[in-house]
Amino acid sequence: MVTKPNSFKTPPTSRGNSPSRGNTTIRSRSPSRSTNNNRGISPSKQKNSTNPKNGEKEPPSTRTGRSPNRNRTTPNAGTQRNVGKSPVRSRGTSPSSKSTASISTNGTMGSSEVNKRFRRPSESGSIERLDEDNNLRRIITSYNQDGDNINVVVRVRPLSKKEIKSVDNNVVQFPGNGQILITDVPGGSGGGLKTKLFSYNVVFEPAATQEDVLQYSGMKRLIEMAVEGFRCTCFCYGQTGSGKTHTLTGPPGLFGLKKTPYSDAHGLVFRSFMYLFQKLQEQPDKHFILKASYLEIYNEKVIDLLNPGSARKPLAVRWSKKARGFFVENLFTVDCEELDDLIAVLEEGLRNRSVGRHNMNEYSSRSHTILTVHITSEQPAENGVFISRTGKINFVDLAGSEMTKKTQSEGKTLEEANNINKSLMVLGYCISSLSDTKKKICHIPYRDSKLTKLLADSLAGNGVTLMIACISPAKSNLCETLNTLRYAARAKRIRTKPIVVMDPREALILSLKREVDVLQNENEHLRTALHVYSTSNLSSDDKNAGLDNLIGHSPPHVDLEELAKMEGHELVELVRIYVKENDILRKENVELYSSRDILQRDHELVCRENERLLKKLEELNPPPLSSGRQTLSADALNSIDDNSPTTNFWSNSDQKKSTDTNKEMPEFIQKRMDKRLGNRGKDMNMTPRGRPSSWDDKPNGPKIVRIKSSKSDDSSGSRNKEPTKQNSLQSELGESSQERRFSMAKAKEMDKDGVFGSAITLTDEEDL
Ligand SMILES: Nc1ncnc2c1ncn2[C@@H]1O[C@H](COP(=O)(O)OP(=O)(O)OP(=O)(O)O)[C@@H](O)[C@H]1O
Repeated sequence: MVTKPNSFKTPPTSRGNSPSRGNTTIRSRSPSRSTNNNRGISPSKQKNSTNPKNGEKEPPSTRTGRSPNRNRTTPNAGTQRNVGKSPVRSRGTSPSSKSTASISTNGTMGSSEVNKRFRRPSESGSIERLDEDNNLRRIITSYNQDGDNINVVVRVRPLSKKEIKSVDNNVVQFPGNGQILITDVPGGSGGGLKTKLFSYNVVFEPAATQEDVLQYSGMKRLIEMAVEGFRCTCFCYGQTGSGKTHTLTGPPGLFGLKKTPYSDAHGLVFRSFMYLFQKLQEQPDKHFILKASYLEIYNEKVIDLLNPGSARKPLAVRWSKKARGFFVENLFTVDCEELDDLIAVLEEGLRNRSVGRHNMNEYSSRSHTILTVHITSEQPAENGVFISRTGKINFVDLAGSEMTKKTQSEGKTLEEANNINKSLMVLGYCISSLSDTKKKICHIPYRDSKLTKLLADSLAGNGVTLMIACISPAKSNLCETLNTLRYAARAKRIRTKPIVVMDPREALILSLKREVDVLQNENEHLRTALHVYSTSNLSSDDKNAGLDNLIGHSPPHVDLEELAKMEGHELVELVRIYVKENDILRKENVELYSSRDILQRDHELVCRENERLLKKLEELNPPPLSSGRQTLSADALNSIDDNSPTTNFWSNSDQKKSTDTNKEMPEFIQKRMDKRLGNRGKDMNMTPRGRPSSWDDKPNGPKIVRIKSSKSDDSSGSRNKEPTKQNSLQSELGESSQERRFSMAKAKEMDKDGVFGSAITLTDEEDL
């Protein structure tokens, strides 16, 4: 019977199901590979090998042959077999060449988003399965807690034969919901024993299989994120003999035993590779480039497991300013086009790895190993540009902490143990410091060991991390088990800030796109603010309509700065508006000049007529006339009340007399004057701009100024000494004709009739 799991969707129906191959097309490995004396990936992959020192290609026969020699490149040559388009880091280049482009963009996922994606639904649950004896056994419990950043799972291995034999009691219990209860812990009340409860995201009980770990640890999601461009790390932590190597790569000798290529015993790395290729095949629109490297830290020295060399010359760990991270100088990277290539890398590394034996483990890892798969994806984007992202996944198999008394290490093994313990201690400090949420800023001792230098980014940088804490259930390992569980609990509190690692080109494109969007919005606002009619989206008719609408109005005011920001078609439109307005103004200017000429002529004629009439008057009506005939200024004239009886064309000291005199004017003169006045009254009904000319009838309207000749009786009179209204007008027309607008059309008409009245309608420009 299988109980229904709460949180896991598809529990395995039987124990030890084989790794799912999915849709991945996997070539079966050639048998010759596992027996390859050269220890390379395969004979067929000896092509393109290059000498790591000088970058020149080596013939296969001259290779020393310990490392997979496919696609190898030298640090300085920078040549790689071209699998893709983007430059790929070759051995010896700093990680900056690939990962400096860790630019946080809009596409960057925040921690909470990563948490959501990294975890399965946040529920508690368990999976139970029938064992060989038909007993129902629970294999996994889980409790996903919000806010965790490093996903921590615990795997408890079964008791070993040796432990069973020696009746080494089981001190680990599983209350469920991702909890582990440790019994028999010293320090209880009255010197007795107590229990300790720990809680994690997922707990794999001893019956859990290798496939269970892949399915439920979150490893699959980690791989998916690496494909998306995140830097991901899975590391196994725990005491010696707790099952780290077993979890990651399987039992010892798995690859060298000519077993079936796909075994139940295969560990997480092998299964992850298969899942990775499955994922890559699901995205045919993208072009992927895979590269792998494999190193070990042995006695604080970094050794390239893909090219250890006979002297196992250590590589330097350096700080990259550009990438703001540590990197291993001259580390080999191998192009991996197929799953087999990755598996070959794994095999090669395991072969070259330092393994020793001690009292607690026949095949004890004497070094920490880091197997890295770099995943570069290239996706075609707009305008023939490729968008590239580079994620990576690190598989870190730590050497186990050792109690040298228990392992009975001596000599070389003891030295190894000391180095292992020292680096693990630094790792412990780093985890403690990072998990201490009270201390906001504190020193993290990454530099104290090569291991922590290389794991710095995974622990607290921009990566996503899965920690698999491996423990033994035996009472004899109680102390180390408690230590491991404590570290695992601390690691759970560490916060990282995962980001997508992007190619600089992609970052540039994204930033330009953002800029264009911002500018487009800004221009739209400016256009609205400036009332500039955008014709970009209109038909030609609409454009004309838009232009006509604009021409009726004043052209928009545009600052130089704003002008610089305008687009071409807007500038053209603006120029058209100004040209049209300019034409209108020029025509008006010509009309104004011709009006001025007409008025000047009119004025002369009026003056002449006036003189003639005066002469006639003098002849008919000899003195006494006043000697100083009053000449009115424009102001004075304006102040004259039209209804006033004093309003007249004539200014005479004796007004009454003058009026009487008018009555006494000869009839022909009177007729002529009446005619002139009548014509004027008829013709001046409307101004050329359509305004009634009867402003003089309105109390607040502009006055009709009646201008009389300023000629005095004395020929040397005031005309030359004092500017008259007409002279003022002339100078006004000449000097500032553009500031005044006149009723030139009516003036022309008057001219046509041959009657030039002395009344001229003056209007201020603002009144037009
Ligand atoms: N889950 C498991 N199921 C069955 N056997 C296991 C399991 N975990 C570990 N073992 C066995 O226990 C032994 C020790 O495991 P392993 O070598 O993986 O430990 P380790 O933690 O890597 O030790 P070290 O740190 O010394 O390398 C191996 O023989 C391994 O096959």
